[in-house]
Amino acid sequence: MTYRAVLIDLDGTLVDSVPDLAHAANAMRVAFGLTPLREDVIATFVGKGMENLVHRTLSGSLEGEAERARFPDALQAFRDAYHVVNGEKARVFEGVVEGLQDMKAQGLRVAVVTNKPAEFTLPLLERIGLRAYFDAVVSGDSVARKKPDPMPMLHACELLGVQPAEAVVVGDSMNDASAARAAGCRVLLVPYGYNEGRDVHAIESDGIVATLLDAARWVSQSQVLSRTPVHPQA
Ligand SMILES: O=C(O)COP(=O)(O)O
Ligand SMILES: [Mg+2]
Repeated sequence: MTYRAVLIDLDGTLVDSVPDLAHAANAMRVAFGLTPLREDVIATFVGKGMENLVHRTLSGSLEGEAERARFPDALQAFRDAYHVVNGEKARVFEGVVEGLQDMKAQGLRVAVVTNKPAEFTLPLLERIGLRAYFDAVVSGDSVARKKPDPMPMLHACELLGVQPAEAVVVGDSMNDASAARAAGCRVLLVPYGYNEGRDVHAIESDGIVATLLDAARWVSQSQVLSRTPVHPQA
């Protein structure tokens, strides 16, 4: 049996959104009297949702936390700035449009599963011209828990009417791989994304694909595993 659905990550997989995220994050830092950070540093802060990005940007470190009293204003400053620039400099990665077209031609159901909040996900997809390819969109605040929790993947499968074992996740990070594994989906990773600054090759996956078109080809040539993957108990 062939796969029926593909669940695709947004930031770092479909779109290079870092120029806009960095602009908004630095506008927030400047508003707090701090110097801007380099874009490649901010790129490593992307992946665990907006609140984490604000904590990391304000503290200047991956594990850092913003002062509790400052956080609500910092979050608001980031949101205000990101609403203005979201999608302005964002670029669709090479092979994405071809990959999505190939997936649709195969009759696959396709969803976006992102940790980005819905207020930014939908305008971004519209602005970069990708919205029409997706049968479902699951954002960071669509369900109670974000990737690496499996909940967003399971919700996307429900919306698409497929079993997790019939779905392939395509992402750029450990968050995607962990969520996919825990949900019982296969997972492919692209090497050009963010992955919080770490090498994607170190992550256990079903394959590294150079582009989304390669992911579409992998899906067309692969069969659904006949047994449910076994997950060690926590
Ligand atoms: O908002 C983020 O942290 C990144 O979201 P992603 O899940 O699309 O990579
Ligand atoms: Mg990502």
